[in-house]
Amino acid sequence: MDQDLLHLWGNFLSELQKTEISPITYDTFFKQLSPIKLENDTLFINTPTSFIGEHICNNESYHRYMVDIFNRLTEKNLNFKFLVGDAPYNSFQTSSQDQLYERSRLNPKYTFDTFVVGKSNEFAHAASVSVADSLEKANANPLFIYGGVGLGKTHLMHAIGHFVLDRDPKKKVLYVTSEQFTNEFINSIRTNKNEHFRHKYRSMDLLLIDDIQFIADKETTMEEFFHTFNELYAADKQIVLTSDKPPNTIPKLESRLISRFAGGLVVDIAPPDLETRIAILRKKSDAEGFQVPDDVINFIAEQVQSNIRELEGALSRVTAYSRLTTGTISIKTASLALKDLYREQTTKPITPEAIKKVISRHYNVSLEDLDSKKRTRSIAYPRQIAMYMSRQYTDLSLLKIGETFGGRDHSTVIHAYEKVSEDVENNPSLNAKIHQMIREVKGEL
Ligand SMILES: Nc1ncnc2c1ncn2[C@@H]1O[C@H](COP(=O)(O)OP(=O)(O)OP(=O)(O)O)[C@@H](O)[C@H]1O
Repeated sequence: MDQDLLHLWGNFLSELQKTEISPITYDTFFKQLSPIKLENDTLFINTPTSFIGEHICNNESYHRYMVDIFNRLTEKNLNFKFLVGDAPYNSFQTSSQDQLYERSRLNPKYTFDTFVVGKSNEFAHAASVSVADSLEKANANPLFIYGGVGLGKTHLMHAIGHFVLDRDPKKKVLYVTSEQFTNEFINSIRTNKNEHFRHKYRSMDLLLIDDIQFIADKETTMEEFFHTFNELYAADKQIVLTSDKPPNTIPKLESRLISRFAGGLVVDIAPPDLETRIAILRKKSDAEGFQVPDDVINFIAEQVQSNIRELEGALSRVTAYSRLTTGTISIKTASLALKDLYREQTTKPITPEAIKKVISRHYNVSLEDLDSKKRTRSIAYPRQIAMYMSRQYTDLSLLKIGETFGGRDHSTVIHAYEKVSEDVENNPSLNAKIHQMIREVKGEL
C-alpha cells in the first residue's frame, strides 16, 4: 500500500486518540478501519462490517473529528467514502452549515437540545442559557464553568456558541482549547503574524476557551491572554472559560487573572446522579437510533458512575457488541461487553459518614468533634478534608454536605473544598493520602 497514505492514516489515528473520543469507541470502531486510497480529495476507507461504517457515518461528531484532523494534516477538506470489501458503502461530505460550525470550531452535536439537565449541572446550564440569550449585555463576563473530567463543560460551551450562531450567523464566535490558543500564539510570533493573531481574537463577539488551567504555567501566553481578555471585556464581548478547578485554586495562575475570572460568574458541574445518567443514556440511545431496553440502560448507568464520556463509551460498546454477537441488546450481552472494563460494584458506597469514620481514624479526631463547632486546627483541618472528600467523591450538593457536618452552610463547604484542593495540588503526599483514605472508605484496603 501507498506508504504516504499509511503514514497519513497513522497520524490521523494518533491525533484521534488525543480527542475526546473514548478509548472504547476508538477500539470498537476506528481501529477497525483501514485506508484504501486518496483520490481527488476523497479518502476511500475500508470498513470490516457495514455496521461500523454506518455507525461512524451516522455520528456527526465522528465526522467532525475526521474532517478537522485530516484538514490539519493535509490542509484540505476531504470527503470520505466507506467500502465494505470492494463495494461502495457510504460517504459524507462537508455542507455549508458544517462550514459555519467549522469556522467557529463548534461540534454540531453539542447543543442545548442534546444536553440533559439534572441536579448536578442545572446551575451551569441555566447560566449558559442566560449568557447565550443575552449576549449583547455580557452581564456575566466571563462565564467560568468548572468541574471534573467528562462532565459536560465543553458541551455547554459549544451549546452557547450554537445558540448565538443560530440566532445570528454573522456573529463572530470561536471555540478553542487553551492549548490551541497557545500554539497559535507561538506560531504567530514565529511567523511574524502576531498582529493578525491579536486582531482575530480581539474581534470576536463570543470567545470560548476550554481548559484554561493549562495556560497557567505559560507566562507569555498568559500575558497575551490577559490583554485579549481585557480588550474583549472592555468592549462588552462575551468570554466563556472552562477549567477543572475554580479560578483561585489553579496553580500558578496570575492573581490579576484570578480576580478577573472570579469577577464574572463562576459555576460548577458535579458528577451526575443516577437519574441523570439514565436520562443521558436514554437520550443518546434514542438519538443514535439504538433500541436499548430500560433494564440495560439502568444497568449501564449503575456501572459507570462518574464520567459522562465513559457512560457514552459504554453505551456504544454494549450496542456494538450486542449487534455483532446475538443481535439483541440484553443485560447478558451488556455485562459481557463491559466485563473487562467495569468490575462488579462490590465496593462500599461513599458517604460523608463513611468518610468521617476514616478521617477520624487517620487524624485521631472523634466523630463528635468533626461535627462540632470547634475550630482548633487539629480538628478543623481534618474536618475540611472530610468535606473536600464528600464534595469530590459523592453526588451530594454543597447544602447537603454542610448539613451532615453539624449543620454548616454551603459557603463553609466551598471554602473547605477550595482550601484542600489547593493543598492537594501543592502537596503530593496529601493527594496520595486522600486516595488511600477513599479506598479505605470503599472497603478496598
Ligand atoms: N448533561 C449532559 N447531557 C448529555 N450529554 C452530556 C452531558 N454532559 C456531558 N455530556 C456528554 O459527555 C461527553 C463529555 O462531555 P464534555 O466533553 O463536555 O466534558 P468536559 O467536562 O468538557 O470534559 P474534559 O474536562 O475532559 O474536557 C460529551 O460527549 C458530551 O456530549
